[in-house]
Amino acid sequence: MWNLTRFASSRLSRTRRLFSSVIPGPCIVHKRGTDILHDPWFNKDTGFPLTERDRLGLRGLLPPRVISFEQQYDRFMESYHSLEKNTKGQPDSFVALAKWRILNRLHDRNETLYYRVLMDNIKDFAPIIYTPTVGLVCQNYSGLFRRPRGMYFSAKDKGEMMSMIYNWPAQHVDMIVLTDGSRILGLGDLGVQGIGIPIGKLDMYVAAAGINPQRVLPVMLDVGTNNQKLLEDRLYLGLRQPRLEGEEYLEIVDEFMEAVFTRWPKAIVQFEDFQMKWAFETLDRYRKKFCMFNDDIQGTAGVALAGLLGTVRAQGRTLADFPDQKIVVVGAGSAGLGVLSMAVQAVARMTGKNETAAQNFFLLDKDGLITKERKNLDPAAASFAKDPGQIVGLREGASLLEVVKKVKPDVLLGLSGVGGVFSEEVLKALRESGSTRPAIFAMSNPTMNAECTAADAFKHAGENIVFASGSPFENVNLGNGKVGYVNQANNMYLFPGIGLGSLVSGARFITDGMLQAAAECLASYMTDEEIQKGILYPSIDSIRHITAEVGASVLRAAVAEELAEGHGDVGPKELAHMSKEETVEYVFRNMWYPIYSPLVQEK
Ligand SMILES: NC(=O)C1=CN([C@@H]2O[C@H](COP(=O)(O)OP(=O)(O)OC[C@H]3O[C@@H](n4cnc5c(N)ncnc54)[C@H](O)[C@@H]3O)[C@@H](O)[C@H]2O)C=CC1
Ligand SMILES: CC(=O)C(=O)O
Ligand SMILES: [Mg+2]
Repeated sequence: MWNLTRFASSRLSRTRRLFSSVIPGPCIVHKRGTDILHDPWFNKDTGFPLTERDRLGLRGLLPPRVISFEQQYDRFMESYHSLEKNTKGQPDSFVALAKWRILNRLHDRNETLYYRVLMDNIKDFAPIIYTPTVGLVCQNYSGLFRRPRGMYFSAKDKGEMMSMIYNWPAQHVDMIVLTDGSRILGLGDLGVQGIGIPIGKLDMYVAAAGINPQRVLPVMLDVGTNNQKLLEDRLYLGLRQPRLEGEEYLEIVDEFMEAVFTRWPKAIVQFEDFQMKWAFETLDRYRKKFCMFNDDIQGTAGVALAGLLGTVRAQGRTLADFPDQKIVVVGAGSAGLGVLSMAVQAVARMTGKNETAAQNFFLLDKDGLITKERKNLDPAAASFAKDPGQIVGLREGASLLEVVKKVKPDVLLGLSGVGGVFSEEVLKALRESGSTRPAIFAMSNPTMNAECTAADAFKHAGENIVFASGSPFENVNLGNGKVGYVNQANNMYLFPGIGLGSLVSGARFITDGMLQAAAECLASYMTDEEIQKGILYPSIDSIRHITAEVGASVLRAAVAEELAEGHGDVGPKELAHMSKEETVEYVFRNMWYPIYSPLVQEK
């Protein structure tokens, strides 16, 4: 099943070696017969051995022949490939949803097989269960809904959450991804339909971080929606009311957080796709109280910083030159501001100067360049606002084209959520960049919201650029055997390791130091040879290995900050005595691997 020839890199072979020795331990079930067949956590379909069928009251409930896991896997992949063949020529969205449906049906039926298929084919399947298709799924969620997944807490549940949380069937929960649906990718307010995002993120947690799928919980906090179209849609499944605001809103989130940490004090909560005001406010409110982080602000920042440091290396410079890079950030939302704060912190550390750390960064939002003259300047953006006197020829609200022409940036980084804002003119203006190898990060999701396509970037800005996008694009054929390499600058490279490292260290909180360790680990993962080719991030095929390394870095940072309380029977002292290699092995050992375990019934 686990075919070595599929994997070229030695990093992957190492990952494989670590998992080849997995011997499935017994799994306790508290049910029998059809209840097991209908429970995707335990179901093995036709794969139940005869002895197990006898023990669990399954005899006669399945066709007599036992089919091996490998045969089941091959059968699924055959159906998937015939679906690909049969839908050729159909519109992209039709094909994408058909692929999502076939995977979702397997997810609903047999989680072990689903996650194995997902892990082994992550490069092909991540774009279906994650961005970009997950965006389409959220947009069509009410129509696609067949059975629930995760939990829904609504404004109508106020006062009930502490008891509701006990409705979740699992005894233990390690990882929760929570959204209020207010800013789903670049698609805006999708209300309750945003649940697709926590589901997709947690699928990545299982595939990349090996979090046991019985211990993950996707959550939708439905506080209403301001999306008029959804409010008028008779099939809409969420509350038909405008979003709660102010204290009323915060009371709901507070109640949810208290309920979660009362039942599962060691769980980790990832906030995802909250509109900016609540993203910052909730991060501030909870980060010193609970073990939580905001992926859009903090996960994205680390991935972008790793890419920015890679860009300096790709230009043939040393990391010490990072403070000299002129970087234009387009989008002053939760993601853009998160990236800028982390980049500024990095410059301040390198130069030892706080006051001048932001001088080479330029920030734009929908109203153009942000300067101190901006009316109603958002306090979160204030420290990045330019002093108009400082920048000759650039006024408040200058357009992106004007800024690019004047600043001649080394890097253009988009987190605006607006497809195509890196227009042909803007990209052509980047040819005048002071850099020998300018970089374009079109990080908005899903694909149609990317600031530019990969093909346009190489066509208009030149073949020597470095390119990264939030959703995947194919590499670009530049002719004469040359390839324009496309990187995927997506927080998927970090959030699984941040969550896993925090979990297995038993961290009390998630600090800036732990996040910085995660970013540095990703930045140093790539070899000079890869970087020279314009490859800034590892292949997603090695996501488990990257995640283990990132997780171990996060763990070591938690230990260094004396925040690690230990996990299971590994205490804080043992964690503190582990060597670097031992922390990586320890993180690997804690990863769940999809394999059928013998089921043992307990009444
Ligand atoms: N690649 C990745 O890992 C990640 C990508 N993202 C993407 O980033 C985008 C933004 O996310 P958030 O910051 O949370 O959203 P947000 O809504 O908080 O911020 C969007 C910002 O873009 C600005 N903007 C809108 N139109 C613009 C225009 N025409 N020109 C310049 N700026 C414009 C807005 O003024 C605002 O400052 C989304 O598409 C999201 O999918 C977010 C997190 C991670
Ligand atoms: C990737 C991600 O978290 C976003 O686009 O919001
Ligand atoms: Mg997000």
